[in-house]
Amino acid sequence: MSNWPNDQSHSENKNISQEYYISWAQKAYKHIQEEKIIDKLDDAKINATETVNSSSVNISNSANESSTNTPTWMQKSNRLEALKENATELTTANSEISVEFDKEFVWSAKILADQGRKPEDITEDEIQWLKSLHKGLSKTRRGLLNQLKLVLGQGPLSENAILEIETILLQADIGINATDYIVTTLQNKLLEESLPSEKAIEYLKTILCDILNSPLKQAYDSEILVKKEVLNIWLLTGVNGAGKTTTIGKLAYLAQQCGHSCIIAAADTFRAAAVEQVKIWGEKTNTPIISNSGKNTDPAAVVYDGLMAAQARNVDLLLVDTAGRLQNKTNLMEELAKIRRVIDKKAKNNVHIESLLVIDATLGQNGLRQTELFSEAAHLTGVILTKLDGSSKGGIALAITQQFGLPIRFIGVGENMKDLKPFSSHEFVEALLDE
Ligand SMILES: Nc1nc2c(ncn2[C@@H]2O[C@H](COP(=O)(O)OP(=O)(O)OP(=O)(O)O)[C@@H](O)[C@H]2O)c(=O)[nH]1
Repeated sequence: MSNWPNDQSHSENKNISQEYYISWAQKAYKHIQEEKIIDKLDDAKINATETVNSSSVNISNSANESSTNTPTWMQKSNRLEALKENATELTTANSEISVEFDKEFVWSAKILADQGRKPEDITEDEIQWLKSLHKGLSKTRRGLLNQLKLVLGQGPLSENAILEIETILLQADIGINATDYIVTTLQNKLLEESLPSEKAIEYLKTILCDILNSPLKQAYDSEILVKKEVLNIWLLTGVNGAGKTTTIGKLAYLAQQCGHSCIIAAADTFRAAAVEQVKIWGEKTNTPIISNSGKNTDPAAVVYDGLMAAQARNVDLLLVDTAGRLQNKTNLMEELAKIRRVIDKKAKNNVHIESLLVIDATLGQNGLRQTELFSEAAHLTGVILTKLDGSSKGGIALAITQQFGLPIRFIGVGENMKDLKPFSSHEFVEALLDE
């Protein structure tokens, strides 16, 4: 069974020239283009063959009418070739790849090359994702990078420079704890050796990656996986409108792409439209939904039904959607704690539970308070950051990991099915501080 495509490894060689990356990107672009043509040709051939098969009776009849000299089998074959040719012409005309070869393509290629990938293994989806991530973090990046470049590269940080960097980092919602750590670590390095601005930014990247990876060195697995031979239960919680239901749909899509069987328990019984929303995602991704359409249904009961169904059908992954709740509404938080208890009680053997808080990245520091309160009720094991595409507060990822030691597991950069991927600190930091 394949797992999420999330390779954290990357090359440490910072001396590779830009020309190398451009040439690598060109090869990857050519490869994607060729793959697209091959795919379309295959589709066209299948269509052509199907059309011929389904219309063979007509072809035979018209052949008999039009020409008595030409054997029917030959006319059939000519017709097939004509259809194939026709399809090929159309294919060639429409085979341009939708992803543009531009600066962002080269940046995306660089990220993949640094992870030891080969241009002939790259897919359009991967490039599209990295471009979205780069674009999504542009607001946060704009605030950070230009100002940092002005302050760095002048030896050890003066008092003013420290203040300036602190302000820049806090504005990006990196949070007080992480900001303190970053400034202290950076200053220690600059006292040891004088770094030009570019090198100082490279060093800063390693500090940020260390923060983001720190939970993985302690209590958590290095990546979130659908574990084999157990029932994986992923409980998604969060405040209203954080993006839970959309994320459930995107996760079901990812599961399907990776060949994992999946069920969704639609336990958001509070918002009437939520179950319908989940059902639409279920249809899109071919994922069975367990729901209860009755009024005032106990969400814990839906979770119980979901668990029973998942165990009976022996599925790999049970995704649990829950209602949005404000962290200060005690009764709703108690309801969440009850859902968690049901999961813990009923799913003792052969299960792996992930409790994931969905946080809207546009809300910045508010995410910290949410993490604190949801931690208690849901026993969080990780965070999913959504809406990074519209946020200038992407630094919240660092604030959360530094303050709570929780790993960021997935990030969302748009409303579409493909706009969610496992979190990679390398990709995130490179996109955050790309010059
Ligand atoms: N731009 C953008 N929009 C997103 C993203 N994720 C979710 N959304 C949008 O955010 C809105 C709220 O998403 P939902 O999935 O309904 O949120 P929810 O947390 O289930 O909401 P409640 O059930 O009310 O708590 C929808 O319009 C989604 O399309 C994202 O990564 N980027």
